[in-house]
Amino acid sequence: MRKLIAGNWKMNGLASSLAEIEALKGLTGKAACDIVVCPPFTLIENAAKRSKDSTVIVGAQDCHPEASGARTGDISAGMLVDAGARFVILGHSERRASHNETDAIVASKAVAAHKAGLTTIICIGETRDERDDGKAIDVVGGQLRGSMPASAASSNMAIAYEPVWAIGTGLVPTIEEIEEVHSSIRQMLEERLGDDGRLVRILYGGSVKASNAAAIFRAANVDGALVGGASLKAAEFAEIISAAA
Ligand SMILES: O=C[C@H](O)COP(=O)(O)O
Repeated sequence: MRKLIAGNWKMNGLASSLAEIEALKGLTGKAACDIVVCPPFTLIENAAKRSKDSTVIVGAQDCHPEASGARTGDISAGMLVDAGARFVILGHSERRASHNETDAIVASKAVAAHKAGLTTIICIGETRDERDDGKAIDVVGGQLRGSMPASAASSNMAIAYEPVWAIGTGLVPTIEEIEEVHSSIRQMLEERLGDDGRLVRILYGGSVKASNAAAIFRAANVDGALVGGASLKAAEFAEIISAAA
């Protein structure tokens, strides 16, 4: 399966950061994997213009379930497409925690995104306490079932498994732990989507760096990565991309 490497800039990046996209274009050339960069909303349009005719695809970090209306401060899926985005990250644990996003809200956002023509990266993952209590597979399974809408297919959705305790901490699950969760996700995708479930890309996210990327990409059912901090600088992100290619 062609791998998908997505960078989530989170709330980082000013106009000057677009130089990283220019640099990434130069460093990755004709990469043998799909490369997505998700800058903050304010940079999407210019990032899309800069990455035109390159292998770098631009995505967003959230969208609202509704198409338009009295929703101060929110951004619709159609607006993202209009600005040049082709992907959107949904249900990131930071949004689940600080914006009270439930699985049902994530699913409704995914419906809107699919309707607008965006490919969704739906994030799921357990907390440290949930893992320590032996509940990681159940938690991830519940989030997956609740967050994936009926409109989902391998052509418009990837899943990102991001253990909350691994995000920005430098802690990474063992390869065996990653494989165990990814294989349970694959099984659930096949139960829900039949044969098409085999084609959905399952990304790993949480402290992915140039130094650990190759080992993670060799793991079974790991079809790419969702990268936070290490996606901010083109040089390190490009090293992760070459580990995937
Ligand atoms: O969306 C990306 C993840 O939250 C991972 O972030 P990180 O690579 O900085 O740990």
